[in-house]
Amino acid sequence: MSSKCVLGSRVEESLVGPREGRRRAKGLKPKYGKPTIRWAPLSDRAIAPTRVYAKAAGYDLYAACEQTIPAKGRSLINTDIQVSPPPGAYLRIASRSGLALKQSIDVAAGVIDPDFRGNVAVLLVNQGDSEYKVQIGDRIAQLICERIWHPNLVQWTRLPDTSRGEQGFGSTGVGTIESRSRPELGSELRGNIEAAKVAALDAEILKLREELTLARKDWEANLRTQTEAKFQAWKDPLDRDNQRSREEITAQCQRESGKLTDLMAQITDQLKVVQGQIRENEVQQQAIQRSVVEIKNTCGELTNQTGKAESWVTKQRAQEEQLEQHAQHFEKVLDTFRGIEQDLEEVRVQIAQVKKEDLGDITQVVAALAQRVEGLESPQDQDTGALAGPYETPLLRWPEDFEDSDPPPLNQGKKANRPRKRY
Ligand SMILES: O=c1ccn([C@H]2C[C@H](O)[C@@H](COP(=O)(O)OP(=O)(O)OP(=O)(O)O)O2)c(=O)[nH]1
Repeated sequence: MSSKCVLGSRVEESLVGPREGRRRAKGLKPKYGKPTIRWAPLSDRAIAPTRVYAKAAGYDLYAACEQTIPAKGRSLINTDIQVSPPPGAYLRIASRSGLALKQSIDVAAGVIDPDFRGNVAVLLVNQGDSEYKVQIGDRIAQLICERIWHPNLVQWTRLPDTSRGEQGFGSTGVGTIESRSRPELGSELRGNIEAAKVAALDAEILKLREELTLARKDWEANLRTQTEAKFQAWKDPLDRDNQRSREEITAQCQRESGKLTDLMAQITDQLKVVQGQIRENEVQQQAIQRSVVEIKNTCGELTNQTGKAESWVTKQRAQEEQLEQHAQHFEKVLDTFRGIEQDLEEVRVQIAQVKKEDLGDITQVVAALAQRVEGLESPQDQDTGALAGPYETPLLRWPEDFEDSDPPPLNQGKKANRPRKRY
């Protein structure tokens, strides 16, 4: 009982989602309603999927277009509906057994992914020998809601061995399960009948296989032809479009190329102008560089000359100072000379005033003085008569030494006693 509940809850969980599944497992009232397949019509030819019996596994799907399926061929029939399964489920299109049995119409492909929102199309395969016409509103297949499991995909280096191993594809024999299931041999007759039946079935299967192979070849050839025709029908307008696009693109390219050529010509002209300007600039730059060199040289010379001039000015200043000193000195000398000149002038005046007789007196005085000088002798020792010592010329002082004579009155007046300047 409990395991049934768990299984049930898991099934439900996969359909309603984990949270709702847990709610229901706990016996709580379902929050959401029954799991739902949502569908929507894509045109007015769409018909809702239906179930004739309430417990039927699938919902019948209806054709939304007319189409003829050739014998041994297949066609895709649109239903003009889109569908969405409940969470954790997907939808699968399966054959209707009636069509399969009576018309040999099977369904191929058939998996509708939960996130697919396109027009649900049914791929019908006509296994019969005559074409089959599908009309709008025909029930052509059934839609079944199935759970999806998304288990982890884990890679192993090698899977564990089993008793079957690699045996398959009829390895147990075709229709030979009697070897295992057959009861212990009953009567011989019964065995023979069974063997005959098996042999007949084997032969029929072989025949069917051959037919199937032939049918498959025909079907493949047919399909190839149809595919090629479809491809051609698809390719021709595409080629035309391509050709048109190519021509438009070529024309566009030519126009752009013309514009580009004009642009290039303009750019070339501008480039020439710019190159001419660059050349002029280079010439001007060279001239400026030469000027700069000249200015630098001139500056160097000026600096030298400035140095020289400064040293010259310094020397000049020193010389000027010397000259100033000399000038001051000469000024003093000149003052002196002026004094001397005044004195001389006075002397000259005095001399002019001196009378000739005074000169005669002076001459006499000088002469008398000379006689006195000549008459001076070195004193002798009274006993030996030798000279007492070297003779020294007496220092004559004016006017004491000349008191006994009559000295000329050279300096008369106030100025005679003025002290003489000494330099
Ligand atoms: O009979 C079918 C099969 C598929 N589909 C839609 C629904 C599905 O979700 C989608 C893709 O189908 P599938 O995954 O089986 O085809 P595929 O060849 O793997 O295509 P894709 O690469 O788009 O997944 O085509 C139908 O309408 N009808």
